[in-house]
Parts: sequence; C-alpha cells; structure tokens
Amino acid sequence: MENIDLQPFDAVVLMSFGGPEKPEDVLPFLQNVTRGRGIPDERLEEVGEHYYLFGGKSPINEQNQALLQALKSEFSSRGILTPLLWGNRNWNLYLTDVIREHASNTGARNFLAIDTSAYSSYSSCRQYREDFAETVDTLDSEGLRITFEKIRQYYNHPGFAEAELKCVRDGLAGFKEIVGELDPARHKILFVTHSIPSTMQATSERYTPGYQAQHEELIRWIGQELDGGEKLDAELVFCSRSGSPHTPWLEPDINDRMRELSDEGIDGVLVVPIGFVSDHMEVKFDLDTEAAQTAQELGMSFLRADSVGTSAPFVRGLVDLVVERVAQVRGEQVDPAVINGGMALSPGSGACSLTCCEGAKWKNTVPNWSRSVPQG
Ligand SMILES: CC1=C(CCC(=O)O)c2cc3nc(cc4[nH]c(cc5[nH]c(cc1n2)c(C)c5CCC(=O)O)c(CCC(=O)O)c4C)C(CCC(=O)O)=C3C
Ligand SMILES: [Fe+2]
Repeated sequence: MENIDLQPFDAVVLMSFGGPEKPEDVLPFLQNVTRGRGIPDERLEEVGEHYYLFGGKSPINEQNQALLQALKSEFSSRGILTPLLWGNRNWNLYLTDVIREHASNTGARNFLAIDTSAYSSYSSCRQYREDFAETVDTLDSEGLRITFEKIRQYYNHPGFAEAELKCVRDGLAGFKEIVGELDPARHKILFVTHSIPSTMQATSERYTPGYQAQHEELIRWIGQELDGGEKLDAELVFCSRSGSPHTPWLEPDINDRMRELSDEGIDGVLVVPIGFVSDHMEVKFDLDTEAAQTAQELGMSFLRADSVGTSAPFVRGLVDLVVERVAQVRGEQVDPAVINGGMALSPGSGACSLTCCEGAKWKNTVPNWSRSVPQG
C-alpha cells in the first residue's frame, strides 16, 4: 500500500474535554471547567455529586482512548503514517503538555485537531479554539513555535450523520422489543443535546446556521432516511442546564418535556443523545439516571439509544474530515461531503475566523457570513 502523509501537518491530535479519574480530582476538575464563568457554588456541588455517584471517575477518558485506538487503526489501514496524539482541555493529559512533549521530542510543529464536538457555538467550538490559541501562546513563550488547525464542525458530514442514523435504527429496534409495535400516538423519539445559554445560541447564529438549527438539520435528515415502519415523531430537547436560574437557556428540558408528553398520552420515549459523541457524564447521569427516573415516575417506557462512540462510519468520517482539511490547507480542489436535511447547510471549512462564534462584539473583524456560504 502507498504511504500517505498529511503535510503540512506533522501530527494529528484528538482534542477532548477531559474528566476526573478519581474522587480527589472532581473538585479541581470542576474548578478548571468553570473558572471565570460565574457558575453558582450550589451547581458545582450538585454536579460534583453526579461524579461521586460514579466513584469520582468520568467515563470520558476511556471513551477517548477507545476512539484514539479506532482512529489509529483507520489511519494505518489507509497507509497514513502521521502520529496521532490525544490531549484534553480540562484535565490530564492536558493539550499543552502533550504538544510540548511531542514537539520537543520529534520536531513536529504543525498540528491538526479532531475535536469531539460536532456543532457550532462558543462552548462546542470556539472554546476549543481558544484552548489551541492558549497552547500556541504558552509554547511560544517557551520558545517553541507551533501552529494549530482543526477539522470543520461535522454535524452535517455523512460519516457522523450515518453513525447517528445507525444509533436511531438500533435504538428503535431495541425500543420495539420493549413496547411491541411502534405507535406514533403513544411513542416519540427525543433527540437530546446539551443546553446552552440563549445568548450563546444567538451568537452562534450570527456567523453559522447556529447550534440549534444544526441539530434540527441532522434530525430532519435522519427522519428522511428512516423507513416507513420506523417513523415516529421526533423532537429536540435539552439537558444539563446550569448557570443561574434567572439566565435563559435553551428549552425544553428533557424531564419537563417528558412530563408534558405524558399528559398528552405519550407513554414511551426513545432518547437519542445526538449532542454527545460518547456516553460521558451528561449521558450517564442526566439521561441514564435522571431522565430514566422521570420515565419511571411517569410509567413511561424509556430507552436511551447509543451515542456514536467508535462506530465505524463515525471513525471513517473523522479521518475523511482530516484528509479534507489537509487538502484545503494545501490549496487543492475539494468537494466537501454534506448531508441535506432540507436546509442545505453548507459545509464549514474548519477555517472559521478566530471570532466567528463570538458574534456581535467582533462585528467589524469578521467576514459577513450568512447561511448560504461556508461556516465554521
Ligand atoms: C455544548 C456543550 C457540550 C457539548 C460539546 C462538547 O462535547 O464539547 C459540553 C460537553 C461537556 N461538558 C462537560 C462537563 C461540564 N460542562 C460544564 C458546563 C457547561 N457546559 C456547557 C456546554 C457544553 N458542554 C455550558 C454552556 C456550560 C456552562 C459553563 C460554561 O459556560 O462553560 C460543567 C460545569 C458544571 C455545570 O455548569 O454543569 C461540567 C463539569 C463534559 C465532560 C463530561 C464528563 O466528565 O464525562 C463534556 C463532554
Ligand atoms: Fe459542558
């Protein structure tokens, strides 16, 4: 097989959130995540309890190790020899440390990131970019000059979309085993994502189609792909709201919506964690623990579908996105693949302006992007 290099990139890095490994890590981890964010102490204590309930260990690191291994085997099956690293934003192994060590040992200078977040918004895109910038600055102050690029947001990439579709199909098959025949009058699909503050949503809409619309596009595409025998009404609902109760966040919360649906005669839900690429703490606690409890109180059938995890189309898609970004950076002709859920949203390039998720504050420094042109 022919060997493939990804020049100008010397290494690819899987960039994730990070999570605590043991009870003593929980508090310092939460402090890292929320530094300067004005999250009330009560919320931190409450979220700390979610982690303690699972022994103080987040499942996220093991899931990222599994994804890293899957990406490595996809690299080697394609003859890609470029090293693949793993770094986190909020806990060991920290991105800066991983990059410093690799750059010092190998002379690598140009890095391409795969981030574990599919949609655009400050928290799900720009915050990752700010962390790349911080790594660049820190290493620069130590005399090590590096560069960072990332792949595009991939909610509408066929790899991620096919993987989500498979999660829904498998979930429906499992759901049928619980409820017998699917009945649109009694059963619903609830697609769940992380709630964000309404102001963050508004900002995400200024230079990209927006966090919520990106989810809706994918949900509609999945609806189109399902067979007649799989058709149920679907809705987008939210979990993991935090912040002050007086600040508006995206709604409805999954538990509130389940209560309303129960009053309307719905007695079974398939819950699809479309906002999360693996079963980390929000999925384990907010869905598998809390929402499952709500279902039990309501006497509702409840099944949580898989997240994409290390599913083959997802992993292949991430590597396709790496190859696509390399070609763009090299100035080669690329035809980026996208699904169309009715809104025909353009593929982003990964090259969004440093300020694209910030919005109005940066108005004068950002290209006047709209829905019909590339977004990041
Ligand atoms: C959109 C989004 C994603 C999805 C995209 C992506 O995956 O990146 C995501 C992922 C994650 N969020 C995570 C954990 C936390 N998020 C918090 C706080 C916040 N998240 C927000 C948004 C998001 N978060 C926001 C707007 C806040 C408020 C504070 C702020 O404005 O920053 C807090 C503080 C406590 C609290 O406020 O709840 C924690 C502990 C973990 C790790 C889980 C594990 O350990 O398994 C993961 C993967
Ligand atoms: Fe979060």
